[in-house]
Amino acid sequence: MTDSEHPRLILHNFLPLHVCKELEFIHKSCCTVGYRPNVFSTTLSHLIATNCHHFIMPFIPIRERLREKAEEYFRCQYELFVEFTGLISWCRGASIGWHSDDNRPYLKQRDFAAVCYLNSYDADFKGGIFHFKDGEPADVVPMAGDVIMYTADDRNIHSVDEITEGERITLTLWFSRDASHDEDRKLISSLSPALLDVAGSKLHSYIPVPGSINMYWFPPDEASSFLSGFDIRCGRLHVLGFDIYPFQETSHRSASDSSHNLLELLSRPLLLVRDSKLFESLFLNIMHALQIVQFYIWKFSDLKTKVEEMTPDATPITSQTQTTDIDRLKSVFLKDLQLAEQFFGHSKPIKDAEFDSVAFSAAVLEWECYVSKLHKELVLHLPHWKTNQSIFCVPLGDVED
Ligand SMILES: O=C(O)CCC(=O)C(=O)O
Ligand SMILES: [Fe+2]
Repeated sequence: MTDSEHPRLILHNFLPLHVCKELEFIHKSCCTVGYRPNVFSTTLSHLIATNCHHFIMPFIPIRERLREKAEEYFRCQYELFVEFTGLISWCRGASIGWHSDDNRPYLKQRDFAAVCYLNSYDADFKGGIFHFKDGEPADVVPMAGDVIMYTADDRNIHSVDEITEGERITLTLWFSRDASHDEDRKLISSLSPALLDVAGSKLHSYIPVPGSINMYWFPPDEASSFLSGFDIRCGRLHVLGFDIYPFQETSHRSASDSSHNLLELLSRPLLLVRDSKLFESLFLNIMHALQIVQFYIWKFSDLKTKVEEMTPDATPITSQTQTTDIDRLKSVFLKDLQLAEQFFGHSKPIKDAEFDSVAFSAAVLEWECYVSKLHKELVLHLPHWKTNQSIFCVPLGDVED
């Protein structure tokens, strides 16, 4: 170890960029309002709880590599367990002062931290530089693919500068030597019923099921509830140029219904609108729609090469009632439109000239292939995980599409 007073490790290009992009897609599709101001998070247990259990698959090889690296580098004479895995993003205004990661009685089990940067300072966000209080290196400029590991105790007191622009995304893990804090066991026990339910109904096995609306509502302050702020899923769709249109007629509801009731529409079937055109694809809820839009952004260059044979399925909006309905709902879901744009608007919004509605139709189909493949992989892994009470990569050969 180079510096035994401050045991830490910086790994450049540890995660391939395509893995960073895949995790970014998962986060931007599934995240909830986080535990600190202007922070958003996606935990593995949340993925399981929202019928997105298949999205834990891309995490498995990374968790394994990071755990092995930590055991090796910190010369652990004991086995390490993953205590927590989460995607975390920080938007404008988020920061953290000097602290160690085990600095609360309920965090004492944390022995080591691994922070993987999924996007880059300057290109994707401004601010957000990481600092160690003592020892070398003193500063870490986040770059996609790089990882920092450090002991969670007070030998590695650190801070992160305030984000001034954009969204800074990390995959953060903590490791513990205490088996009673093993995340795997908890995940396996919550996974089993989730997958059994699906086997029972079969229907909609990969369609996300949103959590309660307050998990997705960004409040600028604690007290404001749904009177100010915005729904983060609508916010993410908005910065990419999409509005939503409920499948069910809503005009008759307008006078009597409260905002809260209208927010329930986000958990029901809806259509997407862009550039005064209504797409014919029906989405079963807002998370389903958001996932496909984020998938389109992630896979855009591959999709473009696959679409020659298809015809776009979007119809121009001509009725004034529809336009009024769309605007009215937008004002309920995005009370603070400017704040949504400040948080999420930085990264490459699609210009109308660049938007390809044919590729978008292809995304609807390709998304299904992608999630069903992950789902099959998960189903094949689960019996091995249950037997071992541990989540790991099982060499199974290629899973058929
Ligand atoms: O994201 C980072 O660079 C570090 C975050 C951090 O210090 C924490 O979550 O405890
Ligand atoms: Fe920390």
